[in-house]
Amino acid sequence: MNDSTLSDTELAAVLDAFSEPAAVLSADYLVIAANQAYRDHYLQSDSVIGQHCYQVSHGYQRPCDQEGESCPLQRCRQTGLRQRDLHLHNTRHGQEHVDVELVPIPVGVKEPLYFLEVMHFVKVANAKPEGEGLVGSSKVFNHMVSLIQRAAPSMISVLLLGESGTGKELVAKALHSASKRSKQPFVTVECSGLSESLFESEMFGHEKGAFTGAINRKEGLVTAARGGTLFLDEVGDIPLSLQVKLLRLIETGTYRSVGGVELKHADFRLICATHRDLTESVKEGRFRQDLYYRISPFPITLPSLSERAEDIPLLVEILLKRLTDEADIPHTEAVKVSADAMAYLKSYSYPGNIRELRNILERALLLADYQIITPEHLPENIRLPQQVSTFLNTNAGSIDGLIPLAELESVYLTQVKQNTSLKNNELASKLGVSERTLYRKLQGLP
Ligand SMILES: Nc1ncnc2c1ncn2[C@@H]1O[C@H](COP(=O)(O)OP(=O)(O)OP(=O)(O)O)[C@@H](O)[C@H]1O
Repeated sequence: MNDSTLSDTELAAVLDAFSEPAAVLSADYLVIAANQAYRDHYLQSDSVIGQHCYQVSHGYQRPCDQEGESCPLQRCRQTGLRQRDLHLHNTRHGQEHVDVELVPIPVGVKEPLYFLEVMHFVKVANAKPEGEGLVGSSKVFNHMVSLIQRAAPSMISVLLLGESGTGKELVAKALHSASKRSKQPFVTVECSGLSESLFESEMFGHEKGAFTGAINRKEGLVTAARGGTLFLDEVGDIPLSLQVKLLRLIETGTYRSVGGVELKHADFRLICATHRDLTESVKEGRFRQDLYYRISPFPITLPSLSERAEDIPLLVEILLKRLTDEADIPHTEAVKVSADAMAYLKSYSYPGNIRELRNILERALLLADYQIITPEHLPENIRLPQQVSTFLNTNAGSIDGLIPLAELESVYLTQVKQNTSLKNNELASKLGVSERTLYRKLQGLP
């Protein structure tokens, strides 16, 4: 080694300048040097040197891209530019979300020989059933977390899109807590159902005597959010007449309280959320296009729970923990879910998403006296899909071939009639038809 070359120990000492795990990798994925944080974080301890990075962080035998993940090192090698990717790593603390940053050495040269790898800890999400915030580990969830990580530190306005109950408010809070404004206020404005006068006085505040009933001066939510984040929930529900007022606030960054003359300067980071398709609302003339462009420079679509069904067991565990903590019931052991109850929970489609799962578990906890949740503690409608699939498999053969609906109905009704002791009026009500309709259908049975 000549004088101008760093020894491995010196290289490790340089890497120790990073507080987060950092390593130097070769183009063929070998760890050449690593700082103490890297050695402490992963399972291999001192033996990380000379191992493949994918082995150390994932336990894989092949590079990440061959395991269905996107590999920042590969892209870094091709482009010669810095790359980032969100991965789920196996660490001493279990599975963790890590924002992996790869920098080619030197920068800007294609096919570089070495790379600096820095692991940024992701605080906004958890892959274990712990903590207060977002929990999940599915691919679609991780993709959403990577977008949160990118947007959070900047001032860009974020538009959260997703069905009701998918966690938009929780994501808005995560964006705020990972931003430079995290120590400042996070203020939510519930936009649906706000009348014109209420919107203005809620948002901008009012002066004493500004209108009948304004006995005192009141500060608005825009003022309350000063220095922090303003979260407009259900922004798609704001009537057109109020959209122009919101647009003016965003465009000029100024506002006046109701009855006031002084022009005030707003200072907030804007996050909006809606369950509506705003592009459709724009086409239909129900949402202003100029406002849409103002609020949507960084859209994040939240996956529905059925798109991330593999997260259900993890979510069940964290929601049960949170619910039992909230209920403050002394219990010696964690509540358990029987295997058959979990099978029902995993196969249901959840139109109300995580909120519906939470409600189902809250009810089940009470019925199970905070002990073991079994199928009888779950609502009937969530047990239906499995009954239907069992029924299809046992009565109608393979579902690969299409079954005429009339035939399906007739087989179903025959079986129901044979197995129920309900009177016709009760059965009709359970099946959601009138007694006359049920009678007619039963007459037609073979
Ligand atoms: N990833 C997650 N991990 C744990 N809990 C979650 C997650 N996402 C959502 N929740 C929980 O699900 C419930 C619904 O979430 P939230 O209120 O944020 O949904 P939303 O999309 O804002 O709903 P709406 O559109 O109806 O206002 C809350 O109890 C929230 O804590």
